[in-house]
Amino acid sequence: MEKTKLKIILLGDSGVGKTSLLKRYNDKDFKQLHNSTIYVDLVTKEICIAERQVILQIWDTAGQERFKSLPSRFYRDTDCCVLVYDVNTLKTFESIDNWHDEFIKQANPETPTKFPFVLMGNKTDVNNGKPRVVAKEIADQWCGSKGNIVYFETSAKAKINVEEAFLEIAKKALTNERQIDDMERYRSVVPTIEKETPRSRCSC
Ligand SMILES: Nc1nc2c(ncn2[C@@H]2O[C@H](COP(=O)(O)OP(=O)(O)OP(=O)(O)O)[C@@H](O)[C@H]2O)c(=O)[nH]1
Repeated sequence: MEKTKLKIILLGDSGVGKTSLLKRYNDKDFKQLHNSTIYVDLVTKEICIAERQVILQIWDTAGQERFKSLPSRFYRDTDCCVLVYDVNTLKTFESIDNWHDEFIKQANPETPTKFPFVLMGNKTDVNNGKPRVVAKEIADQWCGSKGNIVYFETSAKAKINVEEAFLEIAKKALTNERQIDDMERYRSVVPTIEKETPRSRCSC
């Protein structure tokens, strides 16, 4: 059985928790310390989904303005774009439109209205006794206005909905699947991958 490579990109303002969500998903770990991502980081994870062995290449991007100048080719061939905001900070939700439009502009997908996005409202564990800054209904409304984008409310800290969200992200990405036979292209994205990727059976 051939492995399918899926390219996933996380976008969102600095500090919303992109790295923490990915760390929670990949390492089952959470750290309170905030070290801003510089340009991009890559995490690869092999999972079994819909009886397929897939390799998720998850690109964690920097939310800081000064690292925003990633070239268009970085966005190309993405299979799912994950937009992350902090449910306690309005500005991060207001930025989601820009991140969405920037992705469409840079990645230039064939059918932008059908491209798989997932929205994550993170830090739902934070409770200062005040009402939520961005209500779920507002986020749902935004998702509806963009062609029914799937929405998850998550907490990397309290481990809420992280596994579920990434499973859905993988499923969405699978709709844009490609087979790993373009080894040249694959190695250029994942330089550390071994020369021959074994074709393996799905063991799940
Ligand atoms: N309470 C709470 N804090 C979180 C959560 N997720 C992340 N944080 C904290 O928020 C801060 C920023 O998290 P990061 O994961 O570094 O944010 P980022 O979006 O990757 O930031 P950039 O790399 O600058 O783009 C850190 O102090 C995290 O510990 C969460 O679910 N709940």
